Amino acid sequence: MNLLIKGGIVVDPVSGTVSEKDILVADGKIAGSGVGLHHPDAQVLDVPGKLVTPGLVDMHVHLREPGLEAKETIYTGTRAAARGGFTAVACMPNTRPVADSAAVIISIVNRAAADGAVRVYPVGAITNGSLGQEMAEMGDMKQSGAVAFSDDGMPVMDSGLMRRSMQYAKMLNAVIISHCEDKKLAGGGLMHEGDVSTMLGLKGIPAAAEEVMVARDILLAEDTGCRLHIAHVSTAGSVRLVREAKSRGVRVTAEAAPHHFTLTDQAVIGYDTSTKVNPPLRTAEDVAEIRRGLADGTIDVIATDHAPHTAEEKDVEYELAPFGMVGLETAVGLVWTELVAAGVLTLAQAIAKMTINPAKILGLPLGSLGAGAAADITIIDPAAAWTVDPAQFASKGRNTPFTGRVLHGLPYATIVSGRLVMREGIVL
Ligand SMILES: NC(=O)N[C@@H](CC(=O)O)C(=O)O
Repeated sequence: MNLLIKGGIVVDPVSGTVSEKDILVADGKIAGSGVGLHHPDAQVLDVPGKLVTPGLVDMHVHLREPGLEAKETIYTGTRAAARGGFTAVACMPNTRPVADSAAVIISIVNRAAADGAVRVYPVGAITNGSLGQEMAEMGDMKQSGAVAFSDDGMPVMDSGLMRRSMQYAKMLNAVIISHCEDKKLAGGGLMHEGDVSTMLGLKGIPAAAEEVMVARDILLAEDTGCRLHIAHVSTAGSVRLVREAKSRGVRVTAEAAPHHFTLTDQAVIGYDTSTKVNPPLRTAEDVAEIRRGLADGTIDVIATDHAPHTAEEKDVEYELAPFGMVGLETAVGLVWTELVAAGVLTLAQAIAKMTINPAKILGLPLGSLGAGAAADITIIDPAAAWTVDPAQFASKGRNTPFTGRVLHGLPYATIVSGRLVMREGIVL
């Protein structure tokens, strides 16, 4: 099957160029691009005015399968990804059982092959059960398809164990993704520690709970030579630590989630439990520094930390609700509205942080529209204005604080390996 994508504005994050041209897809690969392409028997997709980008890659997603299928499944989570314009997702290991063995990694890979609408790349746990006690079989997991290692949500508090894990990961040329949180400093807090937490009477999580661990892990990455990726950076101090480490040549990269460059702790006023997220929503100064970090390249990646929970779990007092919000189906709208239209990032910069940059960090051959590359393509309507309505989500999770918000920029089509998997919001 051949596909001719005609008249779109092609964004090439590798060269940083944006230009109007056609793209021809044949046998699941990019066959070529240029102006005024023709092909006798290709299906034509006419997309004047729309953005044509490499398939978006979300390197931080919770698909919840195996074991937590009431929240999300690989079937529903990958359909949410397709609706959000993502052609590939990396899924975090905090499932039941935890993805800490080759057996679980293989079961996720197999389930994704059977049920997945988009590509799924499992992240393996650093420690058995993510309990921070002993190192998991990272080598076995890597051979079985794990693309990175993380104890996301359950940070490795034992610095000696983290150092040995980094030494081992370095031997495997694997990246460690660190959820930076000192659990003792976080102290069971529910939201950012500051004026708003004081006013609301909710226990706070200080910025230092994150920054102490960012600093520790940077020092350990420097010590071991391991590649380190800092997940969901939420504070100005973390951005500064990563910036300084990069300037010294430490092999560190970082990501930010849309909610952390969009919302502040003010969103918690009203006690909407969908604003309860880990790390928490911080202050306007933090948001400003994250935007600066995105603009100057300190933050390489935009990733959603899509964390679906059931309505029953979230429909409780703020204190009792689990941390997490969904993100796959609002990410493109938030990036376009808050970063590109707002002039924080150029279009090519924003797309690089959602394509080639995460692909490089995970070592995946994705993120480019070059001839011969897999035809993973995202088409975005930048002119569309739309209102966030969780009832429309393909995700089982409806826990978003963005309900009712008007966004600009809507994924129009998602193409995986040359196959249309989503068009105009409908997963095919
Ligand atoms: N990010 C979140 O708020 N929640 C994550 C776990 C975590 O990282 O704490 C989840 O799995 O629900």
